[in-house]
Parts: sequence; C-alpha cells; structure tokens
Amino acid sequence: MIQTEVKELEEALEEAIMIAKDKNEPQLLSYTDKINEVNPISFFNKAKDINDRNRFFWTSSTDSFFLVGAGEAFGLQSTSVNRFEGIEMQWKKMLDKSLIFNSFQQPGTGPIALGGFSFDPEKENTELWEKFGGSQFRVPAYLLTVSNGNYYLTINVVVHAEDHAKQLYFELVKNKKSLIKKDKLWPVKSVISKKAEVNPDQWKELVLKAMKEIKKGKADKIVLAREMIVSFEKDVDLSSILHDLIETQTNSYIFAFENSEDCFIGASPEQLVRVEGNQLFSSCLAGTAPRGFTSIEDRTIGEELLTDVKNRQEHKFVVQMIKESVVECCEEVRVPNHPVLYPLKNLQHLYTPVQARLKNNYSIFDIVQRLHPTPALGGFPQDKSLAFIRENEQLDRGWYGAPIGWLDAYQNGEFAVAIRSALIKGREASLFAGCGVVKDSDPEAEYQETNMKFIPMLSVLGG
Ligand SMILES: C=C(O[C@@H]1C=C(C(=O)O)C=C[C@H]1O)C(=O)O
Ligand SMILES: [Mg+2]
Repeated sequence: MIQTEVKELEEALEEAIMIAKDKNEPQLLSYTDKINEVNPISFFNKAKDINDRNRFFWTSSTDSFFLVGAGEAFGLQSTSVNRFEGIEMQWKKMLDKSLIFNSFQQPGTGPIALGGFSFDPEKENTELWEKFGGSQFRVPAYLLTVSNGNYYLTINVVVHAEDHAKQLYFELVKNKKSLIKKDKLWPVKSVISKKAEVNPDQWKELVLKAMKEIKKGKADKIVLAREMIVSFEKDVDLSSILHDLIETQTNSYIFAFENSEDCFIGASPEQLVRVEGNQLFSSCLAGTAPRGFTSIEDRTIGEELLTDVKNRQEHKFVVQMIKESVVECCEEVRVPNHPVLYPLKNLQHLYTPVQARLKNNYSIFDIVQRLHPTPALGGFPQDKSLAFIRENEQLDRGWYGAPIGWLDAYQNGEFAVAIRSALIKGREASLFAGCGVVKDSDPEAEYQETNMKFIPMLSVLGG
C-alpha cells in the first residue's frame, strides 16, 4: 500500500512493527525523503563500507538521471520457465504487502527493483557467471535517486515483530549519514598486466559458418560475440571505472551490478525499453562504423554508413522485429522510415527511435519479454539465430547482451541491452563484444568491428 502522507521515519518504523506483530510476519517498509546534493559516485564508493558487496549503479547520461543502490532489503529470482513473468509476479506480491511512504512519487523513487537477466537461460552456465542467475533483481536497502536536479534517498527495510523502532531508527540513520557524507574521490587508474583475445581465428571461422547458414536461407542475421580476458596488477577500483565511463562515454547508459566479489559493468548505448506511465520508448541500434579523426572525415564515414547496403540490412531486421513486437501491446506506434546516426566516442551506429503508447494492463516486463533478444543481439529470425548461437558460440554470454535496468512501483522503468561491458572478478576481467553477421559480411571486417567495440571498456580499464 502506498501512502503519500508525510511521516517521520521513526513513526513509520513503529507502524511497520505493529503490522508485523498483527500479521505475524515480517513487513517491508519503504520510506523516501528528499536530501541535499550528493555525488552518485561518492555514494557508490561509500556503500562498500556499510553493506555486503551488492551495489548497483545506473545512469542514463542523456538526462542526468542516476540510481545508486546499496545493500539488499529484498531479493527476487525466478526459476520458472517464463522468468520475466516469474519476476513480475514476485514483484507485485512484494509491493502488495509493502508499507510505502513516498510523498514525491517521482519515477525511480520509493521501492524499486534493480537487476537483469542472462542472455540465454537455456545455454549451459559456466563458472564465469556462477554468481549471476538467469534473472536477479534486488530492492536496495538504500537507494539514491537523482532526477531533474533533485536528490532523494529511499530506505527499504524488512521489519520484524520483535524489532525496536528507536534502535532500528538509529541504525538506519547512521548508515544514511555515512552514505551521503562527501567522500574524497581519487580516481585510481587500473594497470593491465596481461591481455588475451579468446580464440580470434576460431571466431572468424564461426563468422564464416554463420554466413554459410545465411546463404543457405536458414537465417537472415546471426549476432556472434567473443571474449577478451585481461588481468590487472592490483584490484580494480569500481568507483574509478564508473567515473571514467561517465567522463568518456556520452550517449550511453553507465551501469554496474555487483554480486559480492564479481561486478558486471558497462557503458551501453542501446536502450531496450523505457516506460514512463503509459509512454513507451525503444530503440533500434545496429550497423557500425568508426568515428573520423577530423570532422570532414567523420561526416564522410557517417554518410557512407547511412547508405551502406550491408549495415542497412543489419539495421532493417532490428526495426522490423521491434516494431512488430511493440505493436502487440501498444497503440500509436511511431517509427521513422530511415535511420539516423548515433555518435559515440569511438564509433557510430545506425539508429531508429521507437515511440508508442502502452495499452492498459501491459507492463514493462511484457515488452522486455517480447523484445529480448532483438535481432541486434540475437539475430533474425529469433529462434533460428538463437539456436545457432547456443550450439556454436564458444562463449558464456551470461548477462552480456541481455536486459539490465530497473522498475518502480508506479509503472516506470527502463532497460538497456548490456553491451560494451565487462565482468570484473578481482584481478581479472572478461570483456565482451559482438556484431551482426549477414550475407554480405566479411569475417575480417567483423573482427575489426568487435575490436572497436572492446575499446569503451578496455580504455577505462587501462588498456
Ligand atoms: C553486439 C554488440 O552490438 C550490437 C551490434 C551492432 C552491429 O553489429 O553493428 C551494433 C550495435 C549493437 O546492436 C556489441 O557491442 O557487443
Ligand atoms: Mg555490425
């Protein structure tokens, strides 16, 4: 139940304890307050002192919206056949039973679920991704929301019948103070001691094999990814990596999902879906070229990309599939007829935005379920390309290429496609990059394209 009245935290805790006693079961309380300005990276950095290592970071740098989560008040994981439905059911059940004090009701405040999915739950899991399941969301114990220049702190806590309101209050306030206290940040550069591409020649042969499948008419597009493993001289400082990603990777979602010693982190330009009330946004991003060194060269490369037959093919399949999927749950679907350029620091893409009005009774998960994986990360048709990837790709994609994001209690949320990313495990990291193979592909050119896609992560990791 959501309440908009203004109550002091201590009173809210007392009320939650009463309910816990009445119902004889633990009660989730969510309490949101406005706070003074705080640096999101500083908050993220401080969070390592107060909780187990399970932080979350999210920013869509285009509208300086930040979410930073610390700790876990409630965890959601689905083992059902339909993991999207499974998570959504758990989320709704949790919300129904929660006591929520949020007089602001701004998107991204109050109880929110932060998390993501693996690319393909049917592909065998390896040790690499052992800490990340097929679906995992968490309601953070402490959440910083930065939106339209306003700062909010939400505390989510499971209260038990035998808890003492004052004692709990002191503990929560102590943690809150420590989290929002200004932290001196000294960006620490990581130093790479070793760098290895995993079987690049074998990967080029796989591109050739995919092209043969396509020429035989078995599929139109198959996206193939590969891995690079880097080792570091000392442990990587995640706050510094986030800081550098924000500084260097404009037009991108900067995200991190930490599971004890492992952290999945990246700077993805690809929006899967955003829902704000009943407004829906999605994006088709596929087709790639480098940036030019001079503005003239840059413009020439961009113009070539816009008319390049092979890249337009890659792009077309994505637009077609996203449009068809969105139409099922939306009205007033608007999709331009031609892509435009989407410039990034190291490369540029073909981009077509999608806008629509979500029909009643559909949620963000209905869209995620229909879209994932789009032909930008799977291929076209979906079943054929996925089967090829599952059988032939030598890599455990884990959460790479899959939806990562958040949703709140008010029908808002956003998911990015987790590309340009790395899984950092202590002094080692796996980087991932893929590309869309179509009938006119060239294995060497696709290899070079994936090299470009490693650069955003590699450069902030010290490579
Ligand atoms: C698969 C990746 O990117 C995707 C593939 C692209 C392409 O092949 O042109 C472009 C953008 C993304 O849709 C990746 O970055 O790993
Ligand atoms: Mg491509």
